[in-house]
Amino acid sequence: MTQSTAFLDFQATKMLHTAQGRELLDISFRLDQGRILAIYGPSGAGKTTLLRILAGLTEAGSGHIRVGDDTWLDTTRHIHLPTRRRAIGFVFQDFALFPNLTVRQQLEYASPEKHDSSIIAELLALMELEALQHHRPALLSGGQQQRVALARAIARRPSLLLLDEPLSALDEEMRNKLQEYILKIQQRFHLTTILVSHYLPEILRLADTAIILKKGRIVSEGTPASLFAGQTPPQKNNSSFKTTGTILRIEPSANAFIVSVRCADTIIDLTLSAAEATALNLNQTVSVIFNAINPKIIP
Ligand SMILES: Nc1ncnc2c1ncn2[C@@H]1O[C@H](COP(=O)(O)OP(=O)(O)OP(=O)(O)O)[C@@H](O)[C@H]1O
Repeated sequence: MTQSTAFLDFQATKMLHTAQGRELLDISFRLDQGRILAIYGPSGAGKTTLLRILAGLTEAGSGHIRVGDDTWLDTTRHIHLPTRRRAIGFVFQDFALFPNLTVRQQLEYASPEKHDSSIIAELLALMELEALQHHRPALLSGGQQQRVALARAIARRPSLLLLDEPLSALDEEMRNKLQEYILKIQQRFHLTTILVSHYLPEILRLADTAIILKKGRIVSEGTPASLFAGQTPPQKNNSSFKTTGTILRIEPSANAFIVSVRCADTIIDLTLSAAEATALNLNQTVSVIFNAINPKIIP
């Protein structure tokens, strides 16, 4: 996030109505073209509201949004572009595909270049959807549907790609595969992307930069590795590294244990087996090893 001519310049306020009463969301940041920014923070921090303000789905109280040479929002000049005039691709966790359209038709519907099928062919190939192109969503797995949702978002040729927990409904293996597709897309299209995620390995693997939100405000920003582990960043796409932390909580959940570890400024929740969790104690200092898929804990 540079301070001069950034591709995306965002500043907005919005009064939030939360269970704890009214809270002012007040956020500003800049993002360079082609970068992936991750937004992390506890439930209710305002992550989805931030994406919705960007998309024009929620009205900001005040602020401005500039994307390249375009102004999407400027409350002092009464500019508020409707969603359909903002060049965004949006992917939510629940796919939101049209049930009656085939995979190919979903992409064709989204593409502004109706007479040029080359982008559709390229996306079907890139996302390995060629064999499924004449299927409707009901016949596809969750991971396949999410690949279609991603391809459809890119078929719009957006200036900004907004990903709101896009992988959270998927199992670990699917999630890992989808991350590879997101990286492939990034290498090919260099889209400026904002990713809301609760999942640190995903942020470490995909994002160039990150923001931690709490109660509608940015409390920290920087590279994912510096924010979440107090370390110098590893090579992008090779996010395996080790940090240390203190165990705050060990609690049984459905078939496993949730262990919360404080690392630098952040609390990281890990899901461990009973055998792994019983070897640990509260307040114990442990090492946490992040790799692309699963953080591991070493007593
Ligand atoms: N349009 C709105 N006007 C006022 N308050 C809102 C509006 N939309 C959401 N809120 C409130 O703002 C708070 C933040 O909601 P938001 O969905 O942005 O949080 P979040 O960080 O995305 O949470 P989660 O991780 O649970 O999805 C919530 O308390 C919500 O009730």
